[in-house]
Amino acid sequence: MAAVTTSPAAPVQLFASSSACPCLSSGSSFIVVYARRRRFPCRSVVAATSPLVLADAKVEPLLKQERTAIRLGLPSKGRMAEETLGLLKNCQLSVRQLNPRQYVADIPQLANLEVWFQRPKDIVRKIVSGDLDLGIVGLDTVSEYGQDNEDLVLVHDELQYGDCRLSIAIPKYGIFESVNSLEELAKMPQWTKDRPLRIATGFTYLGPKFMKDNGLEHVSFSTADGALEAAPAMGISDAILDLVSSGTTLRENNLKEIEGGIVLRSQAVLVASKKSMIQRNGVLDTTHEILERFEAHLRAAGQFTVTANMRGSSALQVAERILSQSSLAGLQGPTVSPVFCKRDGKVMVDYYAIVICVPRKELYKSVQQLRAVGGSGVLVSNLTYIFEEETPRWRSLLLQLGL
Ligand SMILES: Nc1ncnc2c1ncn2[C@@H]1O[C@H](COP(=O)(O)OP(=O)(O)OP(=O)(O)O)[C@@H](O)[C@H]1O
Ligand SMILES: O=P(O)(O)OC[C@H]1O[C@H](OP(=O)(O)OP(=O)(O)O)[C@H](O)[C@@H]1O
Ligand SMILES: [Mg+2]
Repeated sequence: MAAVTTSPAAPVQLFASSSACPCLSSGSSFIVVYARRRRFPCRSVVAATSPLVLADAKVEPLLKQERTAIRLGLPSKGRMAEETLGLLKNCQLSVRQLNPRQYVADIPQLANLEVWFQRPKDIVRKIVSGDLDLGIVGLDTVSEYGQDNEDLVLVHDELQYGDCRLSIAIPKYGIFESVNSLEELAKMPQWTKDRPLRIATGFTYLGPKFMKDNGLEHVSFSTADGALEAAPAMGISDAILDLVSSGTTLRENNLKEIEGGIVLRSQAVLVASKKSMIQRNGVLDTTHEILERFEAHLRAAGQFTVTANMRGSSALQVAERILSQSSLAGLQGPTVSPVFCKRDGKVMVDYYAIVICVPRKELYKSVQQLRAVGGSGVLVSNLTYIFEEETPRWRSLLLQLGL
């Protein structure tokens, strides 16, 4: 890596390393330097940046400045951006961004952490190149742009938003009218070496891989950045491979999914670089903290706390009645506490207060079961966090890292 100084008449700084300008990717061994006229903001640096290749430049070596900050990549725009910030906020990890056009931010609760807002595909590319350590994106993006790179580790694979599937779709009409599965599509006599099945997709890594894995031979791919659902009607392709969520876009464009045509089910994930977690100071600890907070929040989001009063002769007898009901087991069984009262000058126990966690979806059933075993005064409240002794994902991460 090198720095080159130009004459004062041409006040241009030249860089050949990402340590000099955080926008540029590291790892180039050839001499490509970037000219920039202003120092910040980074966006204008990119705009004013032009690569020059120096053949015999006289260069002075710069001391290699290793970055010390931990870097988390978050989607800068698109449908994942807002929900990602929402998830972090719900985990008490609010991102502090001074201006929406500024691409760097921080999370005050996490020391030495920089947040970099990037397009999802660039987050994955930059984790692979070592310019980011962690990122939150859709699994589809990790799979497409990570291309099975062994350095990428899914730290949390179910952040519970951004649900969609990468799926093949074909027209409902014409030669496809009675085709309803991948097998039927593959068997159509129309596809030959000279006239392959033409698929339009933005997933040019996963698409061909899936077709090959499923034994489809005569297939060709074309690509576009969006509105792929128009391609068949425009005569550009026979089928498309794109993300589907509600299915509305397919329906409105006269397309249908087929059995066996789902390449991948996706949702938001937390992904990290194995190398960073092992080698870079603090990355593993920060990953642990983010993971714990995510798990505690997501676990709690699916549950309610239910408290009720129950008459009984002992805590054990009350617990037995509760545990006789399938929906009342709670996370680790019920908490049963005596409610003391004073009668005829004596302190005694008539009631027990019970506390259980119940899945949100089973709330009403649980209330009915509680009443059936003598529960009264049922109170239901939201749960904010459930911290387990140790999260199973942390154990599995350590295993993957060989730690
Ligand atoms: N229809 C959808 N419903 C739910 N999640 C989706 C849907 N489409 C995409 N996603 C998820 O959101 C991620 C980001 O998609 P989005 O379209 O916002 O960004 P992008 O595709 O990177 O940007 P652009 O479409 O502008 O190129 C996808 O990688 C996927 O995980
Ligand atoms: O099943 P649905 O709920 O209708 O969602 C599917 C659509 O959503 C995505 O497009 P997006 O909105 O990101 O537009 P784009 O094509 O410009 O990326 C995807 O590429 C589909 O076109
Ligand atoms: Mg999109």
